[in-house]
Amino acid sequence: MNLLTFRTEEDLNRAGAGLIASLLRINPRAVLGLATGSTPIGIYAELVKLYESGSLSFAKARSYNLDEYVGLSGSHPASYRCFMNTHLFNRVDIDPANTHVPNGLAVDLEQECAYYDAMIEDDRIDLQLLGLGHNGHIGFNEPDDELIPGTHAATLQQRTIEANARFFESEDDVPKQAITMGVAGIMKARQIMLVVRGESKARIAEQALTGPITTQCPASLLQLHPNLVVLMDEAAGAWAK
Ligand SMILES: N[C@@H]1[C@@H](O)[C@H](O)[C@@H](COP(=O)(O)O)O[C@@H]1O
Repeated sequence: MNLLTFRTEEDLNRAGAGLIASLLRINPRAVLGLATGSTPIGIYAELVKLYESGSLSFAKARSYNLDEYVGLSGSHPASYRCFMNTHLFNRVDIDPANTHVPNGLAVDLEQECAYYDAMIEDDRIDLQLLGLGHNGHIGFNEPDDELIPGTHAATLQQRTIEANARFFESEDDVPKQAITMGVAGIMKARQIMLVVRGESKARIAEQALTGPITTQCPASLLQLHPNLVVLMDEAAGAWAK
């Protein structure tokens, strides 16, 4: 595991975008695993800058997002499809047909999950970007006695609903379920970049990365990944010094 702590948000964003950009320059057809939430926004903004400067192209890249709320269409402002279009896809030259986000409106959720798993099985993810939930979740894999390996419809914990209410008009509007890649899908990525920001995540980051490996902290499984890089700001990574 490679633990990196950055003095400024700008340095962290540049490093995160730099890693993705280097991969795309070496392999323009790279498969990116992407994440939502407030954590990756600055990295996406840096990627857009690199694209606008002419030094980076996504024209041949493919992407798979970790998760999507059940019941939200891609045009709902709080959907993860809309988030990705707004922060990255509509601002770079990626082919929309090569961007994948689970379909939150799928009538048959099981079939949608199997379809998503078949795609990421065929199209192995080169670099998976991850944020960290306050309870140690990754994607929407919530702490539990058991974790589900494949893509599945997950029930969100109250703490996650509360944390994500800021993206909705009220807490009641937050969907109670989401389709998420499972922990096996995430662990299959060739490289994982976990990004953690802010003092409020310091304890869970330390627990996940130095504590016991347990399903009660899904991010702790990342300790088993052979190619994990963790980017933290000083507030989140004070313990790592
Ligand atoms: N499903 C997402 C996760 O993929 C994300 O990593 C997490 C942290 O969000 P934030 O980056 O806003 O703290 O929240 C959500 O629940």
